Amino acid sequence: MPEGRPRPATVRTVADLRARVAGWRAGGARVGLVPTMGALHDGHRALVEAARKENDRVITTVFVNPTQFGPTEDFDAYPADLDADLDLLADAGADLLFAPQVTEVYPHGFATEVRVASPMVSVLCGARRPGHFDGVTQVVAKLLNMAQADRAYFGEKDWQQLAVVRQMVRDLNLPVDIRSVPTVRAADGLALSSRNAYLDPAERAVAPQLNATLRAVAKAIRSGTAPAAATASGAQSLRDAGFAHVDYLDCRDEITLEPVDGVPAPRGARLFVAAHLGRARLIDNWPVAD
Ligand SMILES: Nc1ncnc2c1ncn2[C@@H]1O[C@H](COP(=O)(O)OP(=O)(O)OP(=O)(O)O)[C@@H](O)[C@H]1O
Ligand SMILES: CC(C)(CO)[C@@H](O)C(=O)[O-]
Ligand code: BAL
Repeated sequence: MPEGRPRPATVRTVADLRARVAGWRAGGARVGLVPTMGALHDGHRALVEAARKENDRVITTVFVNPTQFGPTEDFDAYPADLDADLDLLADAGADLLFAPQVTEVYPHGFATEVRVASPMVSVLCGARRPGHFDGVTQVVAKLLNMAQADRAYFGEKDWQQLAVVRQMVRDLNLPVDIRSVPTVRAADGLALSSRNAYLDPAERAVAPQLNATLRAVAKAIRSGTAPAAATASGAQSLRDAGFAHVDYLDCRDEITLEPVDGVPAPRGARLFVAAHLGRARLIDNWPVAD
């Protein structure tokens, strides 16, 4: 265990979470929330540290939300190590871990859906993972209501998720400020991700090609190649490098997530990729502009 800071307390129920937050608020504290699915890494650490800077108290949630996984996805195999998570959270300065059971979040009789009714949820990862963002908005709405934090922190690695969550919070007037944190990468450019644990050493050596390809495609677009041609060529490079399947490599508007094309690429153009390498499905995104 890291020296210096104690491990955060763990609460398992909404009642206990609310009691802690009420105590903090009574003392005038500002509260930051960092929702995660556990198996924490330095990307999560950056979210906790950002929350630490802007708030008096930080709550991290670890909950592998079943409703955002498809029937053939890795819900049952999702990496978990709560002990290591607590060490990282202590070191990063979190005050409280909320780690509820599935029945606490979805008790018997639970029947409410929370869905952003926009094409934003059915493109990119939404097209490959039908219903995924409905599960994300359902659980994020619940976590925000449970914790009643002032600010909630999300990573830019999951850019589409961030856009969808912002839309939901705006539409429902949820009283929370959504804060984004830049993607934390390994030295070779690979975005840190819990699912990187699925990569064997040979796959791990290929994985940085995902980010390298996005950078190369962005450069080609800046040099005058049309986005559609540059992304098609990038997808082929990924297949050549050993990615078994490229779900998408698209150039889209960074806010609306609508496709963009044309030379020069419009302002706010961003590249989005998801591709399979061994057992892992990796995602990344990158701005076209320098
Ligand atoms: N490399 C990273 N940099 C910044 N934020 C990140 C990074 N990886 C994950 N996050 C953010 O951490 C939060 C929790 O994500 P999650 O627990 O699903 O981790 P993950 O590593 O993205 O897992 P997975 O491998 O399942 O995608 C999300 O807001 C996510 O965007
Ligand atoms: C936001 C989130 C914790 C909701 O389950 C999850 O989608 C994630 O970890 O990015
Ligand atoms: N980090 C996004 C959560 C998921 O893949 O389900």
